Amino acid sequence: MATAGLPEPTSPPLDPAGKTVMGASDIARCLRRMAHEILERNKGADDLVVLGIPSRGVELGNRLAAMLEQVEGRGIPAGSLDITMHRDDLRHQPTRAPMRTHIPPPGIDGKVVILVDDVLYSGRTIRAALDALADLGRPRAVRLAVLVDRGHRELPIRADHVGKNLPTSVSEKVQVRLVGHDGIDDVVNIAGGESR
Ligand SMILES: O=P(O)(O)OC[C@H]1O[C@H](OP(=O)(O)OP(=O)(O)O)[C@H](O)[C@@H]1O
Ligand SMILES: O=c1cc[nH]c(=O)[nH]1
Repeated sequence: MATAGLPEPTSPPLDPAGKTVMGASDIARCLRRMAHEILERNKGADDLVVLGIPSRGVELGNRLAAMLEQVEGRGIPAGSLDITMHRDDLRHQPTRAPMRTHIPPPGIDGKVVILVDDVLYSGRTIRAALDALADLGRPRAVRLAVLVDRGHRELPIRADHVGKNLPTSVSEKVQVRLVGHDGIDDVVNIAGGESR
């Protein structure tokens, strides 16, 4: 069931100054561990719904759901949650195109929603995701799984499941690339990316 539609592939430009901090096997290992953590915390897969945040969170969410399925031997609903209209910088960047929200058949009421994203930084994307979710139903619980937590939170938000804690400076940028979007799985830390 882990088959939420992926958005159109978009490949960020390669930055030769980037330092590779995770490779494909690291990413796979982190996702596998996170899947086990989620199952342990949830005492199994009952009521789990995995929702990835576009764009790369959707591919990661689908992979995580596939790993949950492998371990549990049953289908795990997976989908995507677009946050565009809930961003707090819409007034500054009004031209962002909305992406796909796909809530799988059981819906989210009473479920344990696992939000999935590639990078956690200021926390503003996740704040928007919680708003977007509230428009769609009332989960029993919402948990957050991110591949990379690079710190520098601006809001009181933390992840429940983290692939890798990556200390960074504000001037750096962490770029997650995934096969479905970029043709390669890795995480690159780019100096002087000025991400804020
Ligand atoms: O914690 P935050 O400060 O909100 O940063 C994290 C978000 O930034 C990136 O998304 P971006 O908005 O760059 O779009 P993308 O997913 O298309 O890369 C990343 O994919 C996270 O969703
Ligand atoms: O470094 C960053 C900051 C926000 N979002 C990213 O994807 N990377």
